[in-house]
Amino acid sequence: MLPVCCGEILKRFAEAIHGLAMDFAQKLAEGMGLVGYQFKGWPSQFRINKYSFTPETVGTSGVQIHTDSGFLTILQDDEDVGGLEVMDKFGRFIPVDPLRGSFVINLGDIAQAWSNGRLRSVQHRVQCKEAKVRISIASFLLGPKDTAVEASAELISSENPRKYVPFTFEEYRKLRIATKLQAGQALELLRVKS
Ligand SMILES: O=C(O)CCC(=O)C(=O)O
Ligand SMILES: [Fe+2]
Repeated sequence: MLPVCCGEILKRFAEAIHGLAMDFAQKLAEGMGLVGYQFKGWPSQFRINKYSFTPETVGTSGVQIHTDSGFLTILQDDEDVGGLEVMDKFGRFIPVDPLRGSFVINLGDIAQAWSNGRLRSVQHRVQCKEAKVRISIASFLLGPKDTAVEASAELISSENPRKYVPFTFEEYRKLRIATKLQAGQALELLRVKS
């Protein structure tokens, strides 16, 4: 149980990060020409990750390769202990070294479906580099609560037809769990068949 003051600080931090995520999402939508698009009611999930790395775990994965299932993630990474790696388009892992005073923002599978594939979710993992405790704080902007995720009409054309069938975040979450496909492959199961 956290002392009351820490709980209050975390609550305020989580609320502020959720606000930042909503703002970021709004700007993404505007940047893609979606006038008046609203992310109202989209929830965030807040998680603190603690990795108790030991000499024996050096060289192994703290978190296996995955994509985040939601729309976007704002990550306050450990400022001293590295380990986060993202995959580039050639399939190579690129380390994201700690940078004090900065957040890492990455897109998840919902962003890919919502944008009809114009935005891409990023595969990433956490490697154990040294025998230290590593802490990261992740805030996941998930997806619409009750309505389906589907690309807006502005993003669909004859050259760029709808790529994914509409689905709810909850359906997608369950699909990822049922199929154990954690690195974006579950989205392929929701592709519109041509
Ligand atoms: O701990 C990190 O740096 C990343 C954690 C992560 O990828 C996640 O929680 O989804
Ligand atoms: Fe992640």
